[in-house]
Amino acid sequence: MAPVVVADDVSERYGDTVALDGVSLTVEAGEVFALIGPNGAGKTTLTRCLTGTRTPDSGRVELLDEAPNEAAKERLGLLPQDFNPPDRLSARELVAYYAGLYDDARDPDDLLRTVGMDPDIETWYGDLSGGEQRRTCVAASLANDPDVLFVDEPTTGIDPAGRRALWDVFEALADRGTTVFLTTHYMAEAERLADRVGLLADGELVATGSPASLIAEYGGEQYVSVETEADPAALDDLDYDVTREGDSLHILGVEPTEIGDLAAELDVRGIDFDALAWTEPDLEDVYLRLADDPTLATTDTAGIKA
Ligand SMILES: Nc1ncnc2c1ncn2[C@@H]1O[C@H](COP(=O)(O)OP(=O)(O)OP(=O)(O)O)[C@@H](O)[C@H]1O
Repeated sequence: MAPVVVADDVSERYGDTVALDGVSLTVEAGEVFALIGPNGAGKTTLTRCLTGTRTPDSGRVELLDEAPNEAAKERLGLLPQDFNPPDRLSARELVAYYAGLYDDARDPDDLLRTVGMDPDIETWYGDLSGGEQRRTCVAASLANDPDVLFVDEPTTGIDPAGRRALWDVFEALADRGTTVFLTTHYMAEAERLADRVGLLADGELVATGSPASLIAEYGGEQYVSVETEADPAALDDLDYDVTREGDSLHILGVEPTEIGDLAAELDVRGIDFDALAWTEPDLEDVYLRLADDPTLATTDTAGIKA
């Protein structure tokens, strides 16, 4: 099956600023792809190129087998980062406006309920809270029940419960086969929603893979953190590497089943501690490592699904 989204060696600059530098990736039908990376890495620029809002300086971009500008609009949903709808419409009027652009649209009230908004509230869009505005915009982007949905930082400004509610919305879409391309600064969001994650740094896609594979490759070791004043040298003879991180010693590579023995060993050695916690690496660890030093990345940078 042909991929739904293709970027092949895409480069784009704004004046002297290189925003994208030879980015290649594909997204398959029904896949959820999350693009992560530091501020200014090029995420919005890539989203714009993939959706036809910008034409890249070089490289090939395809959306649903067409140049993005030619792709069937009724099959696409787009929530730009800087979406700025008219202020003096209620949420219902706004979503109804976007639904009215399509022959076959979802019910605006249902859409608003789906994103946790009461459709009967008559407050103007401009007077809604930032999180309510963003939820309304997510509802508007779903008006045509798109096959491919691009959402640029969809949950920014939304409270934790609301964010989780929107994750449920995106998960339900993915379960129905909607292809979702999302950018986010929330690693938990990418980890929960994405089949594959791509990390952009300085306009280059430095690593792609499933959250689990990226964590396994770049997340580092699981560790026990022990809040203590003890010197790492006091544990030199253990089978673990030990480092000091702020108030704590990090004892690397400890399996969950070994925690009890380790705590007992600290006791035997007379090492006082205020807290002990086991931590396994997550996508945030991957992000922090690779965004800090992209040269550590060794995976397939083409972003082509194996
Ligand atoms: N219209 C523009 N004119 C000039 N430079 C721009 C323009 N848009 C983006 N840039 C620059 O291009 C680079 C990539 O920006 P982009 O918005 O794509 O990054 P981003 O990864 O989406 O960032 P953020 O996480 O902050 O939203 C940045 O250095 C930015 O300053």
